[in-house]
Amino acid sequence: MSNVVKYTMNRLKYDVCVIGCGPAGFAAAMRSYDFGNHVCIIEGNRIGGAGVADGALSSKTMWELSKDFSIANKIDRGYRASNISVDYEKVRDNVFAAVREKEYQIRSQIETFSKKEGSDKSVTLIEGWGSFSLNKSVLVTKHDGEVVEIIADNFIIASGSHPRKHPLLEVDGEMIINSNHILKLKKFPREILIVGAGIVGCEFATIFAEFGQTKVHLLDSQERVIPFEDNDVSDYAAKMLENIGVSIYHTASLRSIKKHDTHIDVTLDYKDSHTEVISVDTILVSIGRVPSFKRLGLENVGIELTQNGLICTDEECLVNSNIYAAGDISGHNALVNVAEMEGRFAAKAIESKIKFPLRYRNMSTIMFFNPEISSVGLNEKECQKAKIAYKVVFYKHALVSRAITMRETEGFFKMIVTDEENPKVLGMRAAGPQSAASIMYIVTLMDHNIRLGDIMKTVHPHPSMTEGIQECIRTLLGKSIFKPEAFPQYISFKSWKPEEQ
Ligand SMILES: Cc1cc2nc3c(=O)[nH]c(=O)nc-3n(C[C@H](O)[C@H](O)[C@H](O)COP(=O)(O)OP(=O)(O)OC[C@H]3O[C@@H](n4cnc5c(N)ncnc54)[C@H](O)[C@@H]3O)c2cc1C
Ligand SMILES: NC(=O)c1ccc[n+]([C@@H]2O[C@H](COP(=O)([O-])OP(=O)(O)OC[C@H]3O[C@@H](n4cnc5c(N)ncnc54)[C@H](O)[C@@H]3O)[C@@H](O)[C@H]2O)c1
Repeated sequence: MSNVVKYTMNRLKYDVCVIGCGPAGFAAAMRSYDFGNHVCIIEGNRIGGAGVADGALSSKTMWELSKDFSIANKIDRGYRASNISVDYEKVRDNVFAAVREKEYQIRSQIETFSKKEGSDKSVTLIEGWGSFSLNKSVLVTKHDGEVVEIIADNFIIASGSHPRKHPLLEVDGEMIINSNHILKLKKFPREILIVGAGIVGCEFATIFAEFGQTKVHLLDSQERVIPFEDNDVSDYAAKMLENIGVSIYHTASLRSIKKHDTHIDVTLDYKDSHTEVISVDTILVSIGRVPSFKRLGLENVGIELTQNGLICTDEECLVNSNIYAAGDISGHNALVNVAEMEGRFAAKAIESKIKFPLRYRNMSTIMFFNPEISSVGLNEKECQKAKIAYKVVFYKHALVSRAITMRETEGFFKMIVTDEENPKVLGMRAAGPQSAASIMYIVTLMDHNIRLGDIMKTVHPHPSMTEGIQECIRTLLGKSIFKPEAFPQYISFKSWKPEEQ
């Protein structure tokens, strides 16, 4: 690969230029480095993107802290802590510390590999906003106003996404906020209205309710929270939110707001045509995210957006000639693991080193409710839409010994498998402690096309949460220790065939 060539003070040549240092861009840059390239990575804001600050890592740190706080407040375990208090500024300091740790790791790795005299591969961070020019270079406007021109053999766009705007709610960053402003709040809101009960909305509803300092109202234009999941899973999530004091408005819509110095009056219209006015001091807008392409100068390199405002990529993340795209900008599931997978894939595609295609099917996710809900693969709605015959078992944690020892039996495992004698797993949902760790075992089965009958020999440790999964599999094969007939309230089982509908 060619070396970095310096034409003038502000014109630099690299093998690969990555725009955006979020999870997609950083993963792409490091994989390109593995292949022996000189890589430049451009970041206009904070390194780590929404994977770290104002996103995945910061919100998960808050979630962990809020969970600890609510556990410390429990009074049903034989101990009772007294005089527990919580201070928003100190919580924020902890979240800032977590964010700094991750940002330092990313920055110090880039520093370690940045171009040194004689190095045959490198990764260099250029801080500023990158935009394609008409001659297919990228112009980076640094924060001090200096402009640097980057010439590269290949480009990877990894510019991510930002919160969608609400037509009635103008974000001011103080009273009306989006997920970028959570850590700018100076104290816990007294009363918050969260508009949008998708993942971001439900996670912050959980966090604020668990800290117990804020009355949380959750409003969505759909009938259910996390509406893309099966009704039993979204109903469970709603029940868990209500258990911690969140008021969910399933049938209301936002008519108008009136801002005052200290509060906002919100007028809600209900489907039965009555109207209610609630008073809150903060509104969080969380109605989805949209790709960030405004500063990229895509028109200069002939990239047109799809009707949905997305960059169109082929199966190798290629947009056109030598420009690739990865992460939230590509419009696939907006997740850190998807962004990293696509970033790494784009780097491999540049080298023509693709060994297996991109696969989104078995991507696992965790939704941070109380308790966490993990998922992989298809749900019932998706199977029915695709007309796939299936069997499904719902196994409550009330029967799982480890959950009983934790005094935490509200969760469940739900496993969906093909309607065959020796079935394969189509998808799984798990709610409760350790759900993400437990589900990974199923992800591996799915990835390797292993059938349920082939894993019956595997004996799980006791007491462990995965014994619940073992019993799901045994139930599906008619071999469980606890039987659905004896515990219909804890184990349910059904099958679905397209022709029966
Ligand atoms: C509140 C919240 C919580 C989340 N929690 C989770 C979670 O628990 N698990 C999970 O998997 N996912 C989670 N996500 C989603 C996840 O953060 C995103 O899917 C992921 O960060 C996308 O990575 P990306 O690299 O594509 O984009 P981003 O992370 O958005 O990074 C893109 C970067 O590009 C930079 N950039 C943009 N344009 C330019 C330009 N022209 N020049 C230079 N730089 C530019 C941006 O400043 C940004 O730093 C969460 C998101 C939010 C908002
Ligand atoms: N734990 C995780 O993996 C995690 C956590 C946070 C975010 N994310 C990612 O970030 C993405 C964005 O999250 P999000 O929650 O902002 O979006 P989302 O698409 O998940 O949810 C948006 C919600 O807003 C509702 N909505 C849309 N317009 C509305 C309106 N005008 N009024 C009221 N409600 C309205 C929708 O019905 C939907 O329920 C997610 O798709 C997810 O991939 C992942």
